[in-house]
Amino acid sequence: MPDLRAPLDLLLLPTWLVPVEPAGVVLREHGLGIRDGRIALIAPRAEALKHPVREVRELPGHLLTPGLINAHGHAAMTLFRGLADDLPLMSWLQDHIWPAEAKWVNEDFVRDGTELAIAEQLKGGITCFSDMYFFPEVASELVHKSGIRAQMTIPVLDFPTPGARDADEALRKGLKLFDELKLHPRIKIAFGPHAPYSVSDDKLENVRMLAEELDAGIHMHVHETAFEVQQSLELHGMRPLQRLAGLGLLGPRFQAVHMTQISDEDIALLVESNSSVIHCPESNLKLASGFCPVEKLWQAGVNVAIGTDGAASNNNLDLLGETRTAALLAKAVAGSATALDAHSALRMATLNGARALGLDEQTGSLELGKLADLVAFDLSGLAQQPVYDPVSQLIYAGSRSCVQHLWVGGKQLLDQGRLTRLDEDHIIANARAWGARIADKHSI
Ligand SMILES: CSC[C@H]1O[C@@H](n2cnc3c(O)ncnc32)[C@H](O)[C@@H]1O
Ligand SMILES: [Zn+2]
Repeated sequence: MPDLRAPLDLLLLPTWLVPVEPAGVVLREHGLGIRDGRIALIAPRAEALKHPVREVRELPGHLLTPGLINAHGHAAMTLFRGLADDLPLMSWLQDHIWPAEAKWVNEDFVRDGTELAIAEQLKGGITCFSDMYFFPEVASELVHKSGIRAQMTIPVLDFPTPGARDADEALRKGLKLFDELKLHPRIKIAFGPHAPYSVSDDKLENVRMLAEELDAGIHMHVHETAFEVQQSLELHGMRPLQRLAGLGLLGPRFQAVHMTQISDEDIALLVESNSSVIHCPESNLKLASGFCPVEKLWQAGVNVAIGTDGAASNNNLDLLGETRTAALLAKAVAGSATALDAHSALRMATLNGARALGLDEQTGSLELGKLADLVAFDLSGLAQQPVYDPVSQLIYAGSRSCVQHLWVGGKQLLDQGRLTRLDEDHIIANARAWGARIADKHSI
């Protein structure tokens, strides 16, 4: 039992505090206290100041929220940012990205690309991300070093990939990583079968068995395009989600990324299995993949989280911008301006992300006992005036430049917009060197 009278390590005093749970609440002039990396106090300012505390941080004009959770991405693909633009998914993937990955992706690429992605995400208010890429053992080293939180997935595809000759080898290496990191305080391992069109039934059955045995998540691109659904009907006589349901993959641990094509039967499958959907609106828009009917899913009770996808299809890892796009697009798709209001959009970018990744008992909202994964946005700038509702200002008028401070498990990883553990100049130099090498050898 924590000693509730023991001194707090840090007391934050923002102008506004939005806990996300309970929904819609905005607390003015409240303090949030941190002890041993967890939220130990939320109280009106005057009351909070009565507690013994080692450090007090005044945050005038700031909004304190749970850290943003980027529930889908391919971190190291930052080094392919802008390599192949303005293409539809299958041509982008088969004619450009997969050949580039076969040529360039190795441990060094993943190390430098993941560090760039983590730095970009921390500077954008993201405290936790999900990664689906090759050499997850190397990417995990960067998660460890940087202090961020992550779900790292074991990539599973039917064909040889960088780092694994086949799916069996990828799974073997993944299980070793699972074992090595099972006690890591910030890394959670899940399975990442790439997509219904790139993983056969027998490999999906292996994934299901292992995920069940290890109580691990299953994270997969599903129903990204109409072409994917059509191809599955021709090859398997059923829609991809139906096929996955038949193989036993759906359930609370299942994370269906994209879901731009959704029938009423698909919604029923998602609801009855309690699966999550991860919405990546900007990648879907850029690749012209389709539109995920977020409001319809939300109304049906499906947990919808949000992701940027990789920087090669977005082309940034800006979850706040992605959340604005999601809110605007949800209204257009639903034909209703009331769809996905700003508070619901923030919930999607925080607590729903935590729930999708199976982390909602630990993070995603500002509640006593939860980990202190927090971000402070400075809303005192010109473009955010005047402030009627700080959440509206953040989602509709805010940007990454408002992100000032960020903590993961109570450790400050961003202070006045500066990274505390990563060397930004070094990361930029590495990325430029990769860019020069790739541009030189790659016929674009
Ligand atoms: C399993 S490793 C990741 C694999 O996925 C590719 N990828 C990146 N973005 C997408 C997307 O939107 N749909 C499908 N596949 C994608 C990435 O290039 C890797 O090969
Ligand atoms: Zn993706």
